[in-house]
Amino acid sequence: MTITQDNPHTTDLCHQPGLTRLDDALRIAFAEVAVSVPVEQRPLTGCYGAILREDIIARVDVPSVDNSAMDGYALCHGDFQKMSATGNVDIVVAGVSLAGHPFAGKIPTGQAIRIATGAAIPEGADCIVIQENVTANDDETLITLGQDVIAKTKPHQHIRRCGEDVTSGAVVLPAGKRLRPQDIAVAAGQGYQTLPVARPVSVAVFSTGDELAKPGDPLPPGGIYDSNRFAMIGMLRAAGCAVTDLGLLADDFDVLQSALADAAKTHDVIMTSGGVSVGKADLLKPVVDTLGQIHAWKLAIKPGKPMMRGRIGDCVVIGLPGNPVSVMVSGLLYAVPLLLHMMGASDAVCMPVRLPAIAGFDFKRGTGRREWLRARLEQDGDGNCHAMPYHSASSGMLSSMVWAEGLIEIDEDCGIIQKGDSVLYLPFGGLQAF
Ligand SMILES: Nc1nc2c(c(=O)[nH]1)N[C@H]1C(S)=C(S)[C@@H](COP(=O)(O)OP(=O)(O)OC[C@H]3O[C@@H](n4cnc5c(N)ncnc54)[C@H](O)[C@@H]3O)O[C@H]1N2
Ligand code: MOO
Repeated sequence: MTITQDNPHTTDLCHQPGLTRLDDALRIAFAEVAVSVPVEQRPLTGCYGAILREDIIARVDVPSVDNSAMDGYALCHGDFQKMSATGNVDIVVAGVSLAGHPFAGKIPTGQAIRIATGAAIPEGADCIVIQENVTANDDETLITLGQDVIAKTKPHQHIRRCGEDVTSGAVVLPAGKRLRPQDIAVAAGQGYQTLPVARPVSVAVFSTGDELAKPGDPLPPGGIYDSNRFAMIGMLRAAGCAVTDLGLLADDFDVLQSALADAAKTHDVIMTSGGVSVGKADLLKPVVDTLGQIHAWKLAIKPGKPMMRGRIGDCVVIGLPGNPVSVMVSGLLYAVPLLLHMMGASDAVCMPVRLPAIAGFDFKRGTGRREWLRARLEQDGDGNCHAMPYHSASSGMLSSMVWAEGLIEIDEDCGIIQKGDSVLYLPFGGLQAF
């Protein structure tokens, strides 16, 4: 497969010095931008997707007592092993232990207790025989164990030990985690009603460009509908940010200056698309330079190179490039990790999942930038996963992101990839903003 570039007839001019590698850019950004949003105690059902800000310590053992993993009969292994010498064994059922209603007292020697899943193991019992493996009389006061069942029964079988899941005093959820349903369920299992999580970072979102029209408005000749704002808002919401949609801004210095100055007063972050390259109408940099400071511009990444980070007062400004794939790639791999960092996410949480896959393509172009190809995995007959790139690497082709299910990552220093080589694949599901 041949992957076409934006313009295959031109030489790529991006081996320029002055581009910062992504890893360095993120390291610098994490050092320069503080974990700034405050902690709030939030009820559990409001915590899905939030960043946990303190370690959560187990308050109770889970299970709180030894209990049964199956419905059946609790017995003392040694008792019926002795009795089985003569063949099948009849055992008297001395009582019942149900979840929430334990059997009070000790099992009489040589007898059994009817037991339900989750019920406490009665004193004197050390194994459970499931009800399918015994014959019981009608009122379940007597059971018969066959010799084959007795031979297979082991001490401690089907018993869940006190504290084997969670031990009181242990850290069940570490600070910096992004909370998933199972994390919140574990906190509930420990009796927590609220959790200390980050207040969502507030992000004001603008698209910039004179060519842009709002979906629903008539499209002027040569105009295009604004799609980037919808990609940005979706990624930000999925990453757990509180988003204010501030619409479209014209390529006009005064318009941009006034809108950014206002938004900076009431938001932690401003995110924009477009106007960060070197063209005449690319005014975002001079505007941020006038209102505040520019801290980073131009990354050694493809797509997304002209990405800009700056500050207006206390507000962080992230200027993403206008090309629709660039806005998403630089958003997913630079902006979202930085926003998660601001909310106190651990470094591991901020980073995408990178999986090894087999290259299903040849690639011969070292740009000196880290590059992502829009991709899908295809399985061969032996179950091996081959990463297949989209036929075009153009950053203007948004439909490629609809086709794709992930990204192939090509290292800055990589020159040639041949079919069958190992490559890294970033499934969209392993990015925090999908
Ligand atoms: N001489 C150079 N030209 C360009 C360079 C360069 O290094 N030297 N870099 C190129 C790269 S790479 C990118 S990416 C773009 C980014 O430029 P801008 O951030 O200034 O973006 P715009 O020029 O405003 O727009 C680029 C492209 O994207 C379309 N666009 C913009 N906003 C939206 C939107 N909200 N929804 C949909 N599409 C949008 C816009 O119409 C343009 O086609 O610069 C290269 N140029
Ligand atoms: O290729 Mo540019 O790097 O983002 O479109």
